[in-house]
Amino acid sequence: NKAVCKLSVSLKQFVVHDALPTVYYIPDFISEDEESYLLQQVYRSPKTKWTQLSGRRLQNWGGLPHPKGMVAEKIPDWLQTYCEKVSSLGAFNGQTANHVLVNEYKQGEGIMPHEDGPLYHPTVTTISLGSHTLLDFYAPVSCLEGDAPQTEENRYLFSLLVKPRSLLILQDEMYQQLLHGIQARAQDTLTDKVANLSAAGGEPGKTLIRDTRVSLTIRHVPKVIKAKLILGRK
Ligand SMILES: O=C(O)CCC(=O)C(=O)O
Ligand SMILES: [Fe+2]
Repeated sequence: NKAVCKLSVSLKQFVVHDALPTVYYIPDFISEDEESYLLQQVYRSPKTKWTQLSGRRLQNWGGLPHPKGMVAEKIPDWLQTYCEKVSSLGAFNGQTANHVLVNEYKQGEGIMPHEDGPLYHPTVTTISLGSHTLLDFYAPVSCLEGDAPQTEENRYLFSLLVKPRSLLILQDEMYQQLLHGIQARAQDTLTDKVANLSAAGGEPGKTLIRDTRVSLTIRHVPKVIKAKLILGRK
């Protein structure tokens, strides 16, 4: 775990230099028309496709990732297009994304700091629709030394501003070693803790009011199995 802790410290320094090694932020990755189209498709999906969680709801497309392998389900064309578009950037080492999570956050909602786990290729790509948000990054609990209480505040490292229509790509240590989350807030005040402030066109001190944000988290699940094989699982 020591290497992880060192890494967090060095990432802290990168914040100041506005240059994180494995973060790519692409503003206006999609057009306003594409954004409206995607939102329309998300809200046109059957009600049963939504899972309500505390503080957000989500749609899962492509199958449920499982340690024994994901039974792949066809991704609808309106999402498949973007799986291919993102994959063609080389985000998944030549593989094509086969899994999409659609998260919806109403104003004031968020997601607790977490790791995405080992079932995915260590790259996460996110298209934001409808609103900006701040994605916050945290050091793992094991990295705090001495008597410092392991509060969220003490583990907080920096944030990334994601604007609507942007694509965010996180790879390697950014993805594997740090926790990420979104504070349940109705508005965000930009500070120098926002590592991509200039790339995202933000101004320090400015307050951005959140609206409903829908995010498309596009990933590659390497381990896929045929439906037949699952019969033996239970
Ligand atoms: O909405 C986002 O950008 C983050 C979603 C996320 O972290 C997740 O679904 O695991
Ligand atoms: Fe996540």
